[in-house]
Amino acid sequence: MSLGFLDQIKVQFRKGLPFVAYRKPNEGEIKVIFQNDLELHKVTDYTESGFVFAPFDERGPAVLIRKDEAFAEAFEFEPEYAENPIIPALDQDSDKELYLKLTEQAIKRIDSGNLKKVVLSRSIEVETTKTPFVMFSDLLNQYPKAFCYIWFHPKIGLWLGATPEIFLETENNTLRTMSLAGTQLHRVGETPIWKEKELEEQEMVTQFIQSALEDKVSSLEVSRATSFKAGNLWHIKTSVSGNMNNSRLEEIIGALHPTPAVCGLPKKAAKEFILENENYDRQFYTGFLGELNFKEDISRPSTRRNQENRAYRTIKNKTSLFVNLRCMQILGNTVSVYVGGGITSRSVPEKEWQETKDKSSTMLKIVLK
Ligand SMILES: C=C(O[C@@H]1C=C(C(=O)O)C=C[C@H]1O)C(=O)O
Repeated sequence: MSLGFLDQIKVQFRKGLPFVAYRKPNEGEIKVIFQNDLELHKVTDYTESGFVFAPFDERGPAVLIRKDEAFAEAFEFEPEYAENPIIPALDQDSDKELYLKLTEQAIKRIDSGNLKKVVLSRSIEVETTKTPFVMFSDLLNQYPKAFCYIWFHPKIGLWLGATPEIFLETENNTLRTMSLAGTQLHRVGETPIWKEKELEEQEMVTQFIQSALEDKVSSLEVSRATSFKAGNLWHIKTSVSGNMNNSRLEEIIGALHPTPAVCGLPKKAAKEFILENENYDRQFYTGFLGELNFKEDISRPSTRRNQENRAYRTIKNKTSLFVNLRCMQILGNTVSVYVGGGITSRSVPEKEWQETKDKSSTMLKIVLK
């Protein structure tokens, strides 16, 4: 009997070789990519093909897992998989004072007129008794609507996540992205009612995306903002689409990343504030990851009508990238879970703290269950 994908990635991990396994939102298939040497490939201009893993700080290199071997497998949901409705009890209070101070400092900076929004975050360290492979399997069972992944490179480390946020999807010249911000805890039977703070912070993201793409993309379409559920949280989402014309992927990515959903406004000042004040290195959290320039071969069966026309085959060029949120880094039995949220002039520090706790449960449910 051939080994299932979980056993195959275990073997690759034991050999210390790079791999990624992932499932796209609402898809039933796990895709696996193996690189068969230890080389750390770096993206230079986004014309490369492979699985990209890019950090928050774009001065750090985006890493590419080269597709030496690739396969796909249907994911069999465990019928008896029991969702854990309880937010795991973890005493996070030792970090609270520092986070409240950081939030207050950000609000002061916003009030002084230098910033409009800044996304602050923190990391939570916990011990786990579970293997990364069991955690990945639990992620797949628990979050069918997210982009779920496990990513490894011996020179970088082991990361796992289940993100709800599309960073950028392209198919030949068409482009799709989303503006996602504003957070509320889901309560059974209730639909969310959004306050000014969340509506405003999400609108800032939408406007940023629109103006970043304006001179690079034609037929830009921006949907109405709607409520969007991810795990136990609600967010506000706007879909954006357009035509890339002759713009290069590198230019588009450079204009968007990092968006105010994970960094802030103005982009440069917010990034500086984060790098100077957050007290830890985000590394790949709030970066982006996914398929870069994958070729899809579309072959159509010949019909009588097009028999003279021999162009039955078209090759599509596809890129499918997600923001690296609701994620964790694993080192032995220690897990670092990353969480953050947008701060504006309307922020209340205590509520912002609670929001990071609510967000932490997406991963803690998996780590501590
Ligand atoms: C920064 C995170 O999430 C981002 C921030 C949000 C917010 O500020 O409300 C909502 C969704 C994400 O765009 C995170 O989950 O760590």
